[in-house]
Amino acid sequence: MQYMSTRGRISGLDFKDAVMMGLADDGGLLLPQQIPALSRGDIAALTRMAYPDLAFRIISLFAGSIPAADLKHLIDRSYQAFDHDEVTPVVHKDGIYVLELFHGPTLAFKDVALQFLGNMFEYLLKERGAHMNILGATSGDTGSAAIYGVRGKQNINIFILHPHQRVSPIQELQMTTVTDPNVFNLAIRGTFDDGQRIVKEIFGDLAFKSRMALGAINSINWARVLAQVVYYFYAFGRVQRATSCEEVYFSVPTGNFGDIFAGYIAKRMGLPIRRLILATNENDILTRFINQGDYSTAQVVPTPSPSMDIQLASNFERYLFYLYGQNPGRVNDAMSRLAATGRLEFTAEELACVGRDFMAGSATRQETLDTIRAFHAATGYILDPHTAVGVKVGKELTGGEVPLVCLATAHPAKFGDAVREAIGQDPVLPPVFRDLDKKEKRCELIDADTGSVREYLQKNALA
Ligand SMILES: N[C@@H](CCOP(=O)(O)O)C(=O)O
Repeated sequence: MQYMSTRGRISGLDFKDAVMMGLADDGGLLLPQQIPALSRGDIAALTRMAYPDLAFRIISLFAGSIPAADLKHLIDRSYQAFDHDEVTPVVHKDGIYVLELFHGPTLAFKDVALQFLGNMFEYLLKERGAHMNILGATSGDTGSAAIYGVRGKQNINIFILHPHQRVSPIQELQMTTVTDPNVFNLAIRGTFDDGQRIVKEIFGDLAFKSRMALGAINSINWARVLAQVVYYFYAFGRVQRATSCEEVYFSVPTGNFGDIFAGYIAKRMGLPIRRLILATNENDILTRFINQGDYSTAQVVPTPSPSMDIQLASNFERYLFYLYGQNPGRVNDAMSRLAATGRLEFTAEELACVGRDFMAGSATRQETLDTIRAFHAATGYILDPHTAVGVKVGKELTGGEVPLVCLATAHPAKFGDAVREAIGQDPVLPPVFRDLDKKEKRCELIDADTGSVREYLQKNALA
């Protein structure tokens, strides 16, 4: 399997080089040159497997340059860090299937890919006798999952930018209380979009990227998306076993378009997904795109689901590549237009194509809290606010024709304030969160400016 960039000036990379490159050196995002197509029989066999075996089979299709025994070992190690035998169990509540993705060390879906990517980086660096400085941006969950994926590892330093006071208190503590010497937290005076822009600008200076040996943990790194493809297959198998269904809907709370893009790859591989339901909070640029063809940026609004307080979703470029018939020239034009005008427009024909794969809707703050309340009253189960956005939109857009699987992207205890406001009680705090506020913290507050981050990296990077 070889990898190419959405912008067309990088191609023929193997999996290892694609993982190490992160953001493509031409400013685009890396994608496999072909997506393997699976038959119904292949899918039936795969979806009967235990999670680590399924992960090995799916990831092997894209990572042929890693010897099978090594890949298997990396995957098995990654999922041993989860507190549930099934890794991503599916529970049936109130007529929907909840795919619980929060059984990893930081209690969010990001662990599924970042435990794997942390181990993969360690493996590749050892093989190359090299070191790496990871630079990433987070709106709340990626940061701690990435930190837990590499804390204490040899030859890796990690630098994470989070928007100051725009993540939940627990999310902030999960990052800033990790005081291993290789972990650096930077709170930026700005939004997640500022952080993501800074990361991309720094990666765009190729001489600096190479001199500093920069690595990416955001979903700009293909390995992140790939590891997330697996749980769509897993959930389909579990729901099919329970219902004998032919197809399912997946409802995906969406910010940076990485998780839902993994579902899109699963669909392109042949997984029978009737539609992917994209669910946004009040930061609804992606919903406006799908429903009205209006992809125009607005101010970021703080919401009870802060991990989705994003305007410019980086993986959207990967989707555009397919929407534009795999034509890098059109992607380049669109990205230049977007940078210049802050908007993109789409033809009726393109929107009809979008509609064959996606449906979309959004939830206001009040609707999110009402959904947590109603679901709790009906089932006793507490949804986190991001999952609640997906449940609200999924239920609104489907009518029981085929099972609805809602991705539960985080544990509710990460968002205690929203849960308390919705149901008048605190979610039970898992042991890993207890006394987090009493631990030593380490974090620098800096301006949301590329120069300041570069300077910080220069002083603290591994050389
Ligand atoms: N919602 C994310 C934002 C970063 O997205 P990523 O998938 O590109 O890492 C977060 O929680 O940080």
